[in-house]
Amino acid sequence: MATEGQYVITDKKGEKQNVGFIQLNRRKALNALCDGLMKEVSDALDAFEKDKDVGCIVLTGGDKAFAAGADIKEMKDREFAEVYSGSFLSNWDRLARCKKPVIAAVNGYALGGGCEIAMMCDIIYAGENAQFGQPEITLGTIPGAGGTQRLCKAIGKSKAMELILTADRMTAQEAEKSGLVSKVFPIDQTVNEAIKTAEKIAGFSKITSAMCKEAVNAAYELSLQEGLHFEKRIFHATFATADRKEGMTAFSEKRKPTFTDN
Ligand SMILES: CC(C)(O)CC(=O)SCCNC(=O)CCNC(=O)[C@H](O)C(C)(C)COP(=O)(O)OP(=O)(O)OC[C@H]1O[C@@H](n2cnc3c(N)ncnc32)[C@H](O)[C@@H]1OP(=O)(O)O
Repeated sequence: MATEGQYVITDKKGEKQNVGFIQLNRRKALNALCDGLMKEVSDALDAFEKDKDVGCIVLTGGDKAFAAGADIKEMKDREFAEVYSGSFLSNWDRLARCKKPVIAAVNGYALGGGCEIAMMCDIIYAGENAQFGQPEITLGTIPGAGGTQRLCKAIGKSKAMELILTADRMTAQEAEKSGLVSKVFPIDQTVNEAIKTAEKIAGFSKITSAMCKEAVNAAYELSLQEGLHFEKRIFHATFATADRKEGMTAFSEKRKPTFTDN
């Protein structure tokens, strides 16, 4: 059953209720990411990470906006000493630290912090009206929740630099072409398609999907040699799991595997 917070709706979806669903629900402000909203997202992630049924999480917004960025009105009077000593925005990293796979289903604006939280997710599905951008330069600031780093890694330096220095936006189609987004859908199908994919992922072993995620994410941090070494270690570690044994045994016995997440 859906639970409605002040800024976020959470639910469990899919036939087996194994998809954690988080919808940003601050429509009038185009889902501007105020402190309260980000705290609710963080709490929802904590709950879904603890929930043994949940194998994948979908994060979405509304049809007009996934999120139009950090809440500018809340941010405008903050001073250096406050943001520095309070590590302003550091709690946003909760999304990037989630061990379970997260799919962003993006319709409409994904600007500034909206684009940055989409990039913290593992897969981005976009609706045909999606627009991605980092317009912080128009406000006299820079992307501060990973935009300068993750956008570069996702689409390369030249395109990232162009978006960040001009505040231009990228369409869903351009975002797909450049690899930021994995698929584009008609607006009314984006969320359902994300849930379908999330159900598929949640049907596999949760321990194996966490290992896949950790190994792929290492590609962002490590040199090729270090990454290959890390991957091999994780691959070897799958031999310590019951689900690896079950997966290979089921294949040999020509039956479907029953994973126990062990
Ligand atoms: C995280 C960091 C460090 O990287 C920093 C950031 O994220 S900074 C924020 C970056 N985002 C932006 O600069 C986008 C700001 N918004 C817009 O440019 C426009 O709202 C729009 C192009 C997304 C949509 O335009 P339009 O359809 O004309 O709608 P509006 O009337 O402008 O907006 C409706 C309503 O939402 C409020 N709103 C929109 N975005 C924000 C925001 N980021 N923070 C706070 N409030 C926002 C807007 O003020 C309107 O509300 P009212 O003023 O009418 O009550």
